[in-house]
Amino acid sequence: MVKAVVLGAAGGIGQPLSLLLKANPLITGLGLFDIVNTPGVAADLSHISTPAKVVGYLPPDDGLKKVLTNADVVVIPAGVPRKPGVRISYDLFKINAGIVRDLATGIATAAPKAFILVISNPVNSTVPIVAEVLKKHGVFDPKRLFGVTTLDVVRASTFVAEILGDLSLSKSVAVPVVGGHSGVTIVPLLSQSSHPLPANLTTDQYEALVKRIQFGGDEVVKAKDGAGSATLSMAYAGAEFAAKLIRAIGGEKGVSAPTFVNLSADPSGGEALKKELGQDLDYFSTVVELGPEGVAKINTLGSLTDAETALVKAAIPELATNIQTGVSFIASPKL
Ligand SMILES: NC(=O)C1=CN([C@@H]2O[C@H](COP(=O)(O)OP(=O)(O)OC[C@H]3O[C@@H](n4cnc5c(N)ncnc54)[C@H](O)[C@@H]3O)[C@@H](O)[C@H]2O)C=CC1
Ligand SMILES: O=C([O-])CC(=O)C(=O)O
Repeated sequence: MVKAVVLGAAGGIGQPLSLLLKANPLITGLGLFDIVNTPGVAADLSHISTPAKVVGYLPPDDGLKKVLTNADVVVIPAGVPRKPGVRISYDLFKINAGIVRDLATGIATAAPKAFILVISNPVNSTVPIVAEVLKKHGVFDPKRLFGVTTLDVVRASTFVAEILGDLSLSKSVAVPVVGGHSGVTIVPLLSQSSHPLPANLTTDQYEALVKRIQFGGDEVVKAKDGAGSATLSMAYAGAEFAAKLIRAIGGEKGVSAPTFVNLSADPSGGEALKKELGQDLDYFSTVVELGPEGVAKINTLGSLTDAETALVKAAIPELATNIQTGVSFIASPKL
């Protein structure tokens, strides 16, 4: 029995994500919450012939508390998306930080043991916000909090398969994408791809591939031309990550995925990774082994090329600032 809850369920990501979760046979309950339209989305999904019983709530009458009651997995795609010219880490933060803080407060009181999957941008800051709220309520378990960076992994698989000239490979191509989730903080470790890049790939082609993975979001924002950012590919990625986690908490062994986590979730406190990074970061995205408690082990980066080492180095200052921005937002006495 797994109850999944989507906060922001009526949005561009929320609706297709809820559809994909409804299609997951391991999910037996699906709770939808948004400030608009959830009764309609829930009624629509409830006619699909899969096990999950669907309920939809709005804020009045304690809707957030009701939807979160008995939640096992809570996915958060609530918040505003980008338009052309808008920066993830600054412009979106101003609005989404407060939304995520309030939803995290609801989780801390109504579902303190739930696994929390944060999609709302900027992920590098919203994950620390959720952690700080949970800490304030004395219910923070770092093993249960995840920033969803799966879209970067999905893009890397697709773009590598394209370069290999065979899109049918994209489901099996696995590229660890580490760091964070915005621009230069996104670091694809292409040397560790399950399917090696063509030997004749030039440096220019390699650099263009790295850039495309780092700025894949821009490609979609530009093409949507004012109508928002990635929603369908994000819903796919979010559902993939949720499905992996649900399999792992159900006892399946050998499940792992890159995800943005608090390094204290690792049994060793993430010391080996911090040593590799040469920096005492509290959060980083890397391949995480998942288990019944959530994070079972946070993997180190392994062997990197010189180019990858440079990318990791370039990611750290922005990542550190983004993390601190999230932490400070909750620490601020003005709130
Ligand atoms: N982690 C990732 O890889 C990605 C993250 N995103 C982020 O996901 C977020 C959502 O994007 P979209 O679905 O395209 O936006 P959207 O505007 O289509 O949907 C957002 C939904 O959140 C709802 N919402 C706003 N305040 C709320 C609150 N307090 N409680 C509950 N629901 C609330 C809105 O009513 C709306 O239905 C954005 O921040 C976007 O940047 C987008 C793509 C990829
Ligand atoms: O770029 C954006 O605004 C949305 C996002 O996170 C992505 O597409 O990876």
